[in-house]
Amino acid sequence: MSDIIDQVLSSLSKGKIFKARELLLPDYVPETLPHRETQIRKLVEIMSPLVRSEKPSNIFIYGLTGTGKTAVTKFVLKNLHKRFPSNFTYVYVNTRQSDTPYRILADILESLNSKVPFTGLSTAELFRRLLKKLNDIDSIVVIVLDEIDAMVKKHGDDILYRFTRANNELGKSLISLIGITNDVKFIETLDPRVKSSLSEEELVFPPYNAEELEDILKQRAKFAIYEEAISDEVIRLCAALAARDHGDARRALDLLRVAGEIAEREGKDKITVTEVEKARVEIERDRVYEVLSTLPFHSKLVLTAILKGLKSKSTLTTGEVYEIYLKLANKIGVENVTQRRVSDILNELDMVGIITAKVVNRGRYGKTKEINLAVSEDIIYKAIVESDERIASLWS
Ligand SMILES: Nc1ncnc2c1ncn2[C@@H]1O[C@H](COP(=O)(O)OP(=O)(O)OP(=O)(O)O)[C@@H](O)[C@H]1O
Repeated sequence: MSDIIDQVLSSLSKGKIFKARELLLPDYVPETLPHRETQIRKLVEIMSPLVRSEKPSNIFIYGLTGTGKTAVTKFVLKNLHKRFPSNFTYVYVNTRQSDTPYRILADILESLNSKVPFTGLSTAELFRRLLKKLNDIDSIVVIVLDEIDAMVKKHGDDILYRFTRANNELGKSLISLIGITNDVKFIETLDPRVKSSLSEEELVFPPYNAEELEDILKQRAKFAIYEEAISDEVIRLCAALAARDHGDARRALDLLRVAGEIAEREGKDKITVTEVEKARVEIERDRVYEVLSTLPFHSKLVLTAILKGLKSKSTLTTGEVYEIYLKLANKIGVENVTQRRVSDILNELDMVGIITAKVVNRGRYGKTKEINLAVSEDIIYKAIVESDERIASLWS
């Protein structure tokens, strides 16, 4: 058996596709960012007071996902810091990963070399420690809060308010904020005082078009993939697929990387359109799995009801789904939600593309919805059973 392991490992190590696969990973910040010259220039201009050790305006950056907001921000700060290392410090926090006010403050303190216990202190205490730390280091600190909508949606904008007021409490201007979001409407939901303070300056990142994505991919592929292992046709296809929804560079890079991984796994020496097509299916499957496994419990229970109901019928009505749902809720002893809520859940599942709920007119019986699956039964089953023990118990 260990022969098989050796065979797989040696075929991987002798890969003919990647020179440096890690250069295609999402967190890698490349040395050149084609088609972002305008945004880089504008950000450097806004940040330019740092050259005189003065605090830049707060800035709010928005644009759809994969438009280079994070890459450009990190690129600009890294390069400014290289040139003026003693003028400022910067801290980057992804608030989707560190998604509580406690974690965010702890991350910032740790980046500034302060030790923080994992729990146990109040956020007010952490904030007090942060102000003290800032007073001690007495230099400008640029705080980047990436994906801030994620944290604010869960915990409100209180922490942002405190950040925007911190300079008053410090008695001097030391904190400069960069807020990043891909939810364009997010800024409108903020407290007006936070909104005006955070968006002293604004920077918009438009989506890339297919040609721009081609340039980006070529640039990234040059260092990551052997020249003989890739063709213009493959690059063009990855760019075109990623430009179809909106010009998302992350999606384009993922397609290329996963296509390369598939080619390498299959012992090929070249990426072709076949591997790109396989990569598209694999990525879509992962996305659907992710959406399904993070659904709230009652949505998973409604999906279980649909899967069970469709075993004996080719389509279901809302009422039929609700009846099966009630039986299942009863079976595992959880309190059920109302039929109206189940109807809303069905609409939500329809909107994210997991089911189709078509309104049909049944004459004098009124209107109902015909419920069907829009993705494969296998993946729904796998995702909801693997992510929830109570749902799994309904299938054993
Ligand atoms: N102009 C570019 N040149 C090269 N790579 C790019 C460019 N723009 C984006 N990328 C790459 O695409 C990926 C996504 O970019 P980035 O994370 O900056 O997007 P984002 O706008 O912050 O998206 P999100 O809102 O989803 O975080 C990263 O791997 C980044 O390096």
